[in-house]
Amino acid sequence: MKVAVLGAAGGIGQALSLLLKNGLPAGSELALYDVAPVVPGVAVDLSHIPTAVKVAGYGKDDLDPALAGADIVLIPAGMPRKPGMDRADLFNVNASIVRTLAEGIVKNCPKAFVGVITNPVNGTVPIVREVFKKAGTYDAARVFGVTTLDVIRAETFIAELKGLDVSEVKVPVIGGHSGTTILPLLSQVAGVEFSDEEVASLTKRIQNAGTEVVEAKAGGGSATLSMGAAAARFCFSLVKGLQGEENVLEYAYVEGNTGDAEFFAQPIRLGKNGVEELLPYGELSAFEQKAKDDMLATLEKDIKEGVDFMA
Ligand SMILES: NC(=O)c1ccc[n+]([C@@H]2O[C@H](COP(=O)([O-])OP(=O)(O)OC[C@H]3O[C@@H](n4cnc5c(N)ncnc54)[C@H](O)[C@@H]3O)[C@@H](O)[C@H]2O)c1
Ligand SMILES: O=C(O)C[C@H](O)C(=O)O
Repeated sequence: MKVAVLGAAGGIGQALSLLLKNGLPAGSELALYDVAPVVPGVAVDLSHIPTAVKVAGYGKDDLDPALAGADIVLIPAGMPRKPGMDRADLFNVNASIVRTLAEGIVKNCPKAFVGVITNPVNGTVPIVREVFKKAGTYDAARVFGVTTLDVIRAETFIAELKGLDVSEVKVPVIGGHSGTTILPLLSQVAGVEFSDEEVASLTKRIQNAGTEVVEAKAGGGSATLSMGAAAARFCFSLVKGLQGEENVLEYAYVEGNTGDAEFFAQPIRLGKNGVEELLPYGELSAFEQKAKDDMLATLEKDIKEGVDFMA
């Protein structure tokens, strides 16, 4: 199993690479690519951890060898937000980074599973699709926008509020990955009752959690550690699916079948081919139905921005 992390010297890249070094199956290879000159050092640093995962660092001009033969590619490369910015403000800088990296994937490992972390996820995932389509190698079952951070935040906040064991809390989060496009389905959390006020305030907190971190870091970036944990969780699920484990369920932003928007975060069953099955997100409460209807225009606009960038 070879996993490539593109943007591996960044805040997310380093946290994620550490977790992968410690958690990938024995015999795996971890390829760390970044344009920052520190990346070989990150790889040397990680290589001193005694696990059976081989780490190699690749600098700016070595995207091809970093990607050659990769089974999974995770992309946290690009600029993070500062206070006062929306994720959409990152599009101009990050769109071309994602395009270049996706072109490298198409050239070197077109069958890899691609997990896109770079914001704005609502628009960068369509860019990856368009790059694959241009090359004639697009497979919707292999391209994912990583929205796991929204899921783990929802689990954490609900467990805190209700005094629950967080490992027992499962929360569906659908839609996209910015502001109101993030839609937690609190009506589907098993065994928990919420008042209307709790639904309104928890939904808002989950939607604004990224901004909560951006403001707390006061200009020093956005979520990196929790995102590293989220991306590692998603990657380990991809690995389990690849290894033939059954019933591996996750939520991710995919070109799916909900009929809501071209790309939409929904439940998926992972397997050897990536998305083995697109699952329905089930019944929505009146609050959730309205929130979904209200956000679709924003999500569609975000998706169109990515598609138009490649036109
Ligand atoms: N999907 C999510 O839930 C989620 C969560 C948090 C952050 N993000 C996004 O992830 C991205 C990275 O965040 P961060 O905090 O790690 O930023 P960071 O600035 O710490 O790291 C980004 C890294 O990308 C590298 N990079 C830039 N251009 C590159 C290129 N062409 N090829 C390879 N590497 C390149 C930089 O050198 C840097 O090391 C941001 O866009 C951020 O908004 C997404
Ligand atoms: O909020 C951000 O800009 C980063 C990320 O998308 C997050 O949700 O933390």
